[in-house]
Amino acid sequence: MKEYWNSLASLLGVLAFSHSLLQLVFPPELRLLSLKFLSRIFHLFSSYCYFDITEIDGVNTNELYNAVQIYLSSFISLNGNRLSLTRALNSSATTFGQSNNDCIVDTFGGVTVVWEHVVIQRQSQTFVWRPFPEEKRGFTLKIKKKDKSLILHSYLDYIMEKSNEIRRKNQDRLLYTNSRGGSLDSRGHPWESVPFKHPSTFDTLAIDPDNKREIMDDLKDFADGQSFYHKTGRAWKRGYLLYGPPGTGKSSMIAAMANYLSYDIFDLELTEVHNNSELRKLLMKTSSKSIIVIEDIDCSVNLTNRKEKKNKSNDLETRHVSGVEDGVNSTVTLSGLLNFTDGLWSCCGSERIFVFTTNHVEKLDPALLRSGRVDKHVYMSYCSYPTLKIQLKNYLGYDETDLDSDVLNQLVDVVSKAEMTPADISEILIKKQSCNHKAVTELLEAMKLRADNNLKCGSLGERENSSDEEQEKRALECPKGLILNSLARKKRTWRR
Ligand SMILES: Nc1ncnc2c1ncn2[C@@H]1O[C@H](COP(=O)(O)OP(=O)(O)OP(=O)(O)O)[C@@H](O)[C@H]1O
Repeated sequence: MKEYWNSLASLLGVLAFSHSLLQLVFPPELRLLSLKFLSRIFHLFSSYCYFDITEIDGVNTNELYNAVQIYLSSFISLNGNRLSLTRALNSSATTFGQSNNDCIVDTFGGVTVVWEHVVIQRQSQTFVWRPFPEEKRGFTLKIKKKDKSLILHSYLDYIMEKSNEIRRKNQDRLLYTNSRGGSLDSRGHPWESVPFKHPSTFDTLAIDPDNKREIMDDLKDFADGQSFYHKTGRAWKRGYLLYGPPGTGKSSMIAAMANYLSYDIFDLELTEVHNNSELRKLLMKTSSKSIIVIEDIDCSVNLTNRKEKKNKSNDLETRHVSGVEDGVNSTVTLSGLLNFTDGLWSCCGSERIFVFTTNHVEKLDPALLRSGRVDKHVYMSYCSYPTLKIQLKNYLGYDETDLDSDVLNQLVDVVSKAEMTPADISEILIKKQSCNHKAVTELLEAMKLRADNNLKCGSLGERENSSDEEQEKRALECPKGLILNSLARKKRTWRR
């Protein structure tokens, strides 16, 4: 036993001596050089090439690293033995990631590639302006030399595109609003955001099915239209005007659009904007793939018809935003607003939809509504039979076949005469969810009553053409809501 320990000690002694000898004749710099040389020889004869994508490029975060991470997480299965799990800010989805120094195989365009996630402990940091993470992370892409020129660029482009898509899908949409009084938040941003969780979708939206199809197709064409807009030299943006009586679903439509396209919403409160330059700054801080909304534009900006105003003033610059509610005047002008939607500054981002809503379309200046600024005018109307069917399905789960044929005929007959908004109808249907038949009966009664009242207070044509005095007289005589209906009919006339 003693002999054994003796020989072990002398062996260790020899090893220590050889190690110090090696250090002396073969210093670390030389060793590094020989390693590099060996690796060059290896790569020269290897049929593979390697690409390192580090997490931090110099002092900046490498976008490609994040993209690869998200892309790979989309097909790492739950069956893996060791996966990293992450959840981003404002995200309701968990992301699965490759564990340290693991490899994963992918195929693109018939070519197989291997990804390795390389994690190395960073050496202790001396003073740096920006502290780096303790670990140095990166991906190494291993690809056959002969395939490199075939796929490398298209593969990386595909990864960027796919990761953006996944990121948008996983991340909750945000609803931004401009801060009160134009103040900036702690990050110097003029918009405040909250997660956007509105449940409205085109399935739940009660509008004419043909109209709905047309809008959905238009939005899809817009979202897929990058090359079209590029080819035709147009800014990649689209303008919508949603108009109609209150409660016909203008806000619900905006939410459905955002959910359909997975876009964020920037809800611009014009009365909080002090001047054109503030408006421009707000625009510059909006992101791509977003819907910029100005609700009730007739209430926030004094945009009465240009022709009517011409005698009073020819200068667009003199038209001011009026803080209608608080009486504060600011100096955002109509031309500032037109530049916002259509000028050079409107192109500082891309893939954005401008949506204006109003209950009084006749008050808006035609300059604001011309093509290019507002490409699509959507009238949000009272309930018709096709839209009523959607609401019955949404609230009661009823199809036509679930209704008694007599009740069905009465509903078909009375619905357009009643001129009720989807909001009116939902108010009735929402109360009676425990007893569906009772809800339908109550709805039918309410519709008949409305239709009777409409009849008593004159035909639609009469109301549309009546003078303001007559309308006021009717307001006193007729039940609440009918004068509103008459105004809304006027808007419909404008649409035609
Ligand atoms: N077309 C519709 N489809 C489904 N639900 C609707 C529709 N219109 C109104 N509603 C219901 O009525 C409520 C109010 O609708 P919404 O706020 O979208 O109307 P609006 O036209 O924007 O009204 P306002 O002009 O007063 O802002 C919604 O929460 C929704 O439940």
